[in-house]
Amino acid sequence: MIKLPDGPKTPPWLQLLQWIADPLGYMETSFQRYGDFFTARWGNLYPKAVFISNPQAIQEIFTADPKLFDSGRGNGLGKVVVGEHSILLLDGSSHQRRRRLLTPPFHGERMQAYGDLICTLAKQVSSQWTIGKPFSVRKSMQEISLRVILQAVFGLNEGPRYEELRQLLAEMMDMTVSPLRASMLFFKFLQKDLGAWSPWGSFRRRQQQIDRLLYAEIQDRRRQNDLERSDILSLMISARDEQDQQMTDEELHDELITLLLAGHETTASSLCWALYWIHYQPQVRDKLLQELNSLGADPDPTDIVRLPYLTAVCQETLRIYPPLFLTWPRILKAPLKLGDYHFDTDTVLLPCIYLTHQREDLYPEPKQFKPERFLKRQYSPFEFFVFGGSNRRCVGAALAMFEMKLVVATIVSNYQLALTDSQPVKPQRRGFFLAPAAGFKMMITGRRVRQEQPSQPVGSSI
Ligand code: HEM
Repeated sequence: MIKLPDGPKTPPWLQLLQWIADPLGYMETSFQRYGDFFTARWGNLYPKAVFISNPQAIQEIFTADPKLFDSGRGNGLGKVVVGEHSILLLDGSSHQRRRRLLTPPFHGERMQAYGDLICTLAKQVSSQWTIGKPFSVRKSMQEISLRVILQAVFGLNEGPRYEELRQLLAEMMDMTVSPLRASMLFFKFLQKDLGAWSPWGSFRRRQQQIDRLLYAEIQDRRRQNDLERSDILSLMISARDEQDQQMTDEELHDELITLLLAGHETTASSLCWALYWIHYQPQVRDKLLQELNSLGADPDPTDIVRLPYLTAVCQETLRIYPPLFLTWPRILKAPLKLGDYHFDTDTVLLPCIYLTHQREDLYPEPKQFKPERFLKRQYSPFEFFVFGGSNRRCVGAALAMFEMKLVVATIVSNYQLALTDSQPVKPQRRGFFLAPAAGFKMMITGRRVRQEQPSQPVGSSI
């Protein structure tokens, strides 16, 4: 029986540098040479980690008993950003308990309640655009997604603390854009505070300022003890475990920063890409407008999110450049056989979202943006898994899809937009995430007046 798949032969430190500087190139070259399974060697980070882009194997991983894997200990790299008490770093029963606490506020009726707020925030931010004046798409989308997460989920109202937090979070993420700066997240020896002007020094200072604001908010909320509030922070403050213990300030802080970062960075990138593709391919924009107009003036958010073509545009956006290249690592706690391979305990398995979404056999012409593929075919959760799967599946998946559709619909139906450059926008690493290259700009060329049209189905809902 073959134990580990073959993989790149370059020295581990060079492989890790390639992964940091050119993650898509690293994955694509390895996939072409070694196929659905290959073993990456990244020195101390992961001496051996198996990339998997085979839907059958991914199905086996996602449907296996979750007790077979640890993910938290594989996410150790994130500790410097989100802290050791974050759900990302938990495993076993403490992870299960945290999920039980965090999942309900992101589902069902709670989500519907955010609909109007999301549309209002998208209108507020886009109203700052001036006709004919280029604007940074990243800045605007980041502003929307941060406002959504701060207001809708944390119940933070506008005010000095809210504004400062919004500014600092955006600045902190902007600091991880270039490969060089992203490297400080991967190499401990670069995590040296050499003063306010050094990369790590300025990153840490932002972090400390954010911490100060979050702890102040936690203290205020504890004092207020308002049992009527239903936002996540309030729920976490009032939650008690089996031993009747409340979450400590550190635990609350780590979870807040996790949700703030996980919840806004990914969604902001997805929104940027959606606007890019819709305007890069005018036929997509026209079809989308036709569908949006079929709802008439002032449609209800619950009707907007059900639109099939809009849904397909958002799915295709998330397929082609998923904000996360990989799911969390799955570290085996017992041996496992997958396909022709027999993996020992402690092997790190990496279900690869990007490579699976680029499979020619699932998505013909995978580099082409074609929303129609999602109308013609229903993909399984092992073929399209932008939000991961099983017990680690993204807690905010429903909110992210809901927000994406409403923001895109609000902007596209109110503004005529144009790309300022005809060159394709390239994806690049942004910290641990994949995002459109910085500096991507658009401008409004006019405002739209919503036209009522007779309802005309563009495709079937999936
Ligand atoms: C387009 C937007 C988003 C994408 C593509 C995305 C993707 C992912 C992925 C791939 C994972 C790992 C899943 C796995 O390993 O199986 C994850 C986990 C997670 N996401 Fe998201 N996410 C998005 C938005 C959000 C939002 C809006 C929130 C919350 C406000 C959020 C909170 C989380 C949390 C807390 C986890 C950790 C789950 C765990 O470890 O149990 N994400 N996300």
